[in-house]
Amino acid sequence: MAQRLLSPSARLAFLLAVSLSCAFLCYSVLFCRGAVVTSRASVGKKCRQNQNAAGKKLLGSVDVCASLEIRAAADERADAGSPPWVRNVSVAQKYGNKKLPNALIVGVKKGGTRAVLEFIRIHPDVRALGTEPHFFDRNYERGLDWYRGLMPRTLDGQITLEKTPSYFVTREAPRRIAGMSQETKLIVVVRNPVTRAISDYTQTLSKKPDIPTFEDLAFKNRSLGLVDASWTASASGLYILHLENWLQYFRPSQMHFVSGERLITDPGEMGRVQDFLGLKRIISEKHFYFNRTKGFPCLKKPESSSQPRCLGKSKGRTHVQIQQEAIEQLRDFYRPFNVRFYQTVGQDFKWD
Ligand SMILES: Nc1ncnc2c1ncn2[C@@H]1O[C@H](COP(=O)(O)OS(=O)(=O)O)[C@@H](OP(=O)(O)O)[C@H]1O
Repeated sequence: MAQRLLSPSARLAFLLAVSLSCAFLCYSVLFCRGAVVTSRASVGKKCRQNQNAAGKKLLGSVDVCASLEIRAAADERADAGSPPWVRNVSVAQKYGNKKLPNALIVGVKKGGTRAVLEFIRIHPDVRALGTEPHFFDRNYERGLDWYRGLMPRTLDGQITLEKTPSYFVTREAPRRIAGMSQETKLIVVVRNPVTRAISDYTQTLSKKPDIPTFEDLAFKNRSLGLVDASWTASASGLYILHLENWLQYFRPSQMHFVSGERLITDPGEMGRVQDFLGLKRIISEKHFYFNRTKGFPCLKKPESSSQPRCLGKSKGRTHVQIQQEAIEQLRDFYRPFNVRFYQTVGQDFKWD
């Protein structure tokens, strides 16, 4: 009919117009999709760079990075036909409320805090902020509404969690946290203070290669074995002194101590963390495998992902070699503080 009505040249023009429209449509679909993928990937890259550069402490990026991370996780899960509890998480991302944290991993730096956070957040009733907000030490002036705004959304029955390891040694942190809620649950991952100090130093050295040697920083007088307790890396390991500050504001039953050493050899340590948080024990040995190359437990490949999950390269660095004599001197220095710490928390961490 159209053939009969149109002249040959009009038919040609009609066909040309149809082909051009199709080509334009295909191009738009492909180009727009590409742009979304590219921009999300580049923001993700920026977040990772910022986190590496500033030790996860670049606060301007917290909102973007945290939400990006949550969104990426949600997308990944949605793509994979997730189990029901994971679908609840996605629902929470859209419909839940942002709440102030019920629980905090407050320390200690280099204790194994990232591992505890990454392990506990696979629990369906836990929603955790992936970055360190440093609210109770560096950003307190921004106010609780700002802090709440950083949190992931939760549904009823889910708990909100964040970790900032420097809280444990921050004088004002316990008072400020108690001011938010006296019912806040506090998790402290502790590790042999000597190994912790070496780990801390190794991390600093990786960023500032020109700093003095560990021995120069750790001792006021090496031959007398006089430790410089004013050096942050030494002072952070005096756990009992920091704990006494926390116990002025919180009951001992509100604090749970995770052994950083046991966490590596026995991820069953996570069972006690779940009990403390009042969660059903869902995370168990079954969720982990021991990665011999890394020397650490890693999360098994989740059904929704193509990769098993080990922590990044900044966890499990090879430590700088420290003279054995210096190590012994440091052990002697910490021993009486460790003993008082064991007595106060009612647990022997066996660091001697
Ligand atoms: N599963 C697993 N994978 C990797 N690393 C693990 C794990 N469990 C505990 N650890 C130990 O965690 C140490 C880093 O502690 P943190 O995460 O608290 O460090 S930080 O304060 O957040 O920088 C890190 O310290 P270093 O070995 O000194 O790098 C690890 O020994």
